[in-house]
Amino acid sequence: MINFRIIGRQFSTSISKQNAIKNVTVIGGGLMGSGIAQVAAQAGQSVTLVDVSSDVLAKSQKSIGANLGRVAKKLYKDKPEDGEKFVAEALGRIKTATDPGEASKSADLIVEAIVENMDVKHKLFKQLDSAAPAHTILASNTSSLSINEIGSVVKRKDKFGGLHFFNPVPVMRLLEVVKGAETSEDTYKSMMEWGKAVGKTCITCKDTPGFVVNRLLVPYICEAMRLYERGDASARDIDIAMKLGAGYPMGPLELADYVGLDTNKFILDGWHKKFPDQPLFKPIPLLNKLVAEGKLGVKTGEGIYKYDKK
Ligand SMILES: CCCCCCCCCCCCC[C@H](O)CC(=O)SCCNC(=O)CCNC(=O)[C@H](O)C(C)(C)COP(=O)(O)OP(=O)(O)OC[C@H]1O[C@@H](n2cnc3c(N)ncnc32)[C@H](O)[C@@H]1OP(=O)(O)O
Ligand SMILES: NC(=O)c1ccc[n+]([C@@H]2O[C@H](COP(=O)([O-])OP(=O)(O)OC[C@H]3O[C@@H](n4cnc5c(N)ncnc54)[C@H](O)[C@@H]3O)[C@@H](O)[C@H]2O)c1
Repeated sequence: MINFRIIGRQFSTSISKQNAIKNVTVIGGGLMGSGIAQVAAQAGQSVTLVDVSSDVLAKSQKSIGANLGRVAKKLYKDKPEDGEKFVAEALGRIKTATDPGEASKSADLIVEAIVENMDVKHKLFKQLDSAAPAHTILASNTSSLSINEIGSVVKRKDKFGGLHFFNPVPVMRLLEVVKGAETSEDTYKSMMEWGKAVGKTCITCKDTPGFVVNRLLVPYICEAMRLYERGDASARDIDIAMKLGAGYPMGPLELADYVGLDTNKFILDGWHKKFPDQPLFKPIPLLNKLVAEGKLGVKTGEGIYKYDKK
């Protein structure tokens, strides 16, 4: 195992020689998919990044290039020419495509990072299951849906599981590896090994709502939003409180904007439907209003806060 790590600024990457997964297809070129493609390419793997939109793919390639540049600046502080080579080589390992079926044909692992909607994910996984070779592992990066339910449409249930990354993927060091009811031990081990190979610390989770992190994070963000909605404190003060009083790098409302208020709403609505008696998951009128107005957070330039458009 070759390991190079810069601790302190939340960055790590490593290349494992034992990892058998060489060709990775990532479906969804948004916030998460582009980050997952980046860390796999950084680790020396061949990546195909797929999205329904070629505009999204062009935007993803641009942001991956910029984010690789940030990584290179740290890894090759005193050797900028090596940094440029690192960026060019990693970018060179990422192909883009718009047809998920075609892009699955040479994959050892497919990671899905499309919209948080069960029907859309089912449609995609049916297609991937029939197009991908028999050995290919299929995984979902879902934040809140059940891995068993997503995988219910595939025949290879032993080769299906969850790989839950955190945003921003190149910086956040955790990967939750989710074992479904029928995930085989070999698949689980391959997912853990691959997670390590792309520089993450892996934890094992059962297929329970929110796994570990989101089971704790969702109620926390919801309560912050309710506090703000009631007018108990300003958004800024709530965020300052949690940064300075609890040591979090971002306040809960900043984090909600960063993740995307649409994603927040998908999660909350889904859990409310599933657990209608749980007061922590009750709808939040202010969240619904902001989403209805298209104020989705950082990505649209406005959410709870306003942002400069890039
Ligand atoms: C609204 C109410 C509704 C309620 C409904 C329910 C809500 C549910 C919400 C749950 C959603 C779950 C989503 C998902 O499933 C799980 C998640 O992903 S949760 C999110 C986890 N992430 C975090 O908690 C992020 C916390 N923030 C941080 O760690 C930092 O703020 C930051 C993002 C790293 C940014 O750090 P800053 O210091 O502020 O800013 P810098 O820009 O200086 O960055 C620091 C350092 O990192 C490098 N860097 C940043 N981004 C990238 C990148 N994309 N790629 C590479 N490198 C990056 C940057 O270069 C800096 O390095 P330096 O220059 O200092 O060397
Ligand atoms: N945003 C976060 O912080 C975060 C963190 C962890 C996990 N997740 C999960 O990751 C997934 C993606 O989230 P995101 O924030 O990257 O979303 P996003 O909206 O940024 O990106 C989703 C992308 O998927 C594409 N897409 C939709 N349907 C598709 C299809 N059938 N085939 C190919 N591409 C398709 C869209 O065009 C879009 O570019 C969701 O399941 C979400 O819950 C999100």
